[in-house]
Amino acid sequence: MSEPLLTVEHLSFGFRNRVLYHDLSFSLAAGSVTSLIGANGVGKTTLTKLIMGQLKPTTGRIIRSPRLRLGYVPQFRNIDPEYPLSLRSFVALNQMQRHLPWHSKQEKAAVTAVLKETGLSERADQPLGMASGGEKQKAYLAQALLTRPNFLILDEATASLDVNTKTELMTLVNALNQRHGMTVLFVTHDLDLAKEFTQQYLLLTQTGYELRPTADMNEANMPKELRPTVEVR
Ligand SMILES: Nc1ncnc2c1ncn2[C@@H]1O[C@H](COP(=O)(O)OP(=O)(O)OP(=O)(O)O)[C@@H](O)[C@H]1O
Repeated sequence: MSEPLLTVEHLSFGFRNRVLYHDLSFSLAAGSVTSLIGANGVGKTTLTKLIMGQLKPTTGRIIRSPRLRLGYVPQFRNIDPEYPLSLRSFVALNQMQRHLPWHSKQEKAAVTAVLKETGLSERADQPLGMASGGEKQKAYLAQALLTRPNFLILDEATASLDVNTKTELMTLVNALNQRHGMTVLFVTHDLDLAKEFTQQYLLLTQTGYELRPTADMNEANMPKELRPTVEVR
């Protein structure tokens, strides 16, 4: 296994009198693809905030490799059909450290490259508001890629997309992993997606955690609300 990009050591964290994790330790190797699963409210988003440095551990520590460059893709939110920016301009919003009020040639080339990488080139000049759900989510992904991350956090990025669109987005994420060795942490409630598109899963529960290969996942042992619904006839 290659060196870890991220190591969590004996992490404890909670809000007021509710402890979310106690003595959580794991590391994520460069190039690994991990799903972060657990019941509602167990602390998945909070863990991503700790990883991104937006929250500080109560005890323990989070060691970030000097090579770590984080990118974040938020949960899918629909965008107003009247939203005026094109996909290209929306993606370029992530070029925040500009010294000039216009985009340089290199900046424009970087936007064109991430649009191509995410399969959005042909739609680039259409208004984002008119794009499909999958295209909108790919635009968020392209925006995150613009900062040249080597570790992508997808926070329920496929929730509320239809099955084909979820699959398409995760296929794209896996291609980024294959092509660039992108490390991925995919927060999800969807065990099928976790099994199909991630190598290992980090399950958070109220009493502990486990990090295992998805090939060893036993759905019967998963928290009830994560198990696929079985239709009762
Ligand atoms: N800023 C905050 N102050 C106090 N409590 C918080 C804060 N942020 C989150 N919480 C609580 O911490 C717990 C974990 O929240 P978190 O959003 O990390 O869970 P989650 O596993 O991502 O849930 P979901 O699957 O529903 O998105 C929840 O009970 C939540 O209400």
